[in-house]
Amino acid sequence: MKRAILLTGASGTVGYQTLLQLLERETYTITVFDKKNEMSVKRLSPFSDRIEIVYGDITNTVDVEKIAANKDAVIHLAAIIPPIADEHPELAKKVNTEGTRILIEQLELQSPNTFFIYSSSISVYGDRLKTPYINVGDRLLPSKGDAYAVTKILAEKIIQNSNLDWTIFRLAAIMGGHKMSKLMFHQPLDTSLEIATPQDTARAFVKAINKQAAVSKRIFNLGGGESCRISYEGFLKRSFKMFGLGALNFPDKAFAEKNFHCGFYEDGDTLEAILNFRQHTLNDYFALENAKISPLKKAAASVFKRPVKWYLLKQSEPYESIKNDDKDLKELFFN
Ligand SMILES: O=c1ccn([C@@H]2O[C@H](COP(=O)(O)OP(=O)(O)O[C@H]3O[C@H](CO)[C@H](O)[C@H](O)[C@H]3O)[C@@H](O)[C@H]2O)c(=O)[nH]1
Repeated sequence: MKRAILLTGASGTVGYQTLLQLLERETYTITVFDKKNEMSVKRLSPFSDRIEIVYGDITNTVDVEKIAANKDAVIHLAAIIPPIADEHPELAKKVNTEGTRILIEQLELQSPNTFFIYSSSISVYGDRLKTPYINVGDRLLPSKGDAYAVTKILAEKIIQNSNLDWTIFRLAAIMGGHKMSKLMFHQPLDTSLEIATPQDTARAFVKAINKQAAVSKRIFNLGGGESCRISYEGFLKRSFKMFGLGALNFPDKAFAEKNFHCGFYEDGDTLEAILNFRQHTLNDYFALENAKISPLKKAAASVFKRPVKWYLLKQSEPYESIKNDDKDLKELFFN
């Protein structure tokens, strides 16, 4: 008998890689659940003869009822992430926390023996600029105003209090596939950054299905490990060079000095020892990303690097807060 897997958020950055890796295995019957939009239809419909695709709203009990029956394992990735979560905190709470609650309730009713695998986030630890080595037992102290982190902490609690078997992975900085946004300037340049690629992250989720006993009722930090560590400044410098944008020459105060998250997962090897999910180093990440940029795009970026950087700087809220002498925001971003 094939095992029945439910994957929510299957068209997302991590979700899509997870789907591809689930499909590589013949042993699963796969149901995906996602919001219907251009991206999800484009990414999911090519697999319509191999998987069950259900479009719906994770915050709508009637929609969730339809997907909860007879599932052996659930990988729950559907969420609103920053920057949208920062702009619409109420929506993030509804989707990330209440959506998780509804899914759990329906699974408790219809698939009480399912194994629930959840993606939380490094943001739950808050600002770790001065104490960058993070362990899973550390205090959960989201950065000021980080509504997204709060939604993830509350969802973790709902899962831990449920009658299901579960595991929770707190994801490090997942790099690859996300668009550049104003978040770029929220992160202090001296942040200790550990990345993981979407492919490696997905591998952990997929491998967890067969390692239920080892990961059951435990929370893990998921990161790429030592070979995926760098400072945020170093990461941006390499990225700018790769995109053809030249030096990272933004004015003083373009980047925040505090109140973001990220760090190095001191205990990250615990999950690796169980799942053996890591295949990519930081160099692999840059090679993968570099392969996606056409030489034409690179050449264009090189020619237009000044206006591109001007445009980027305009997105910097820390820089704006100085220009506008906005006391509250200055206090949020600067020491
Ligand atoms: O109401 C919604 C909102 C979003 N989604 C889906 O959720 C997925 C989110 O994908 P993103 O690319 O936006 O997010 P990531 O894959 O980068 O996020 C992953 O990593 C994050 C932590 O880094 C979070 O933990 C998140 O739950 C997990 O999917 C998408 O398929 C999106 O369509 C829904 O199904 N319903």
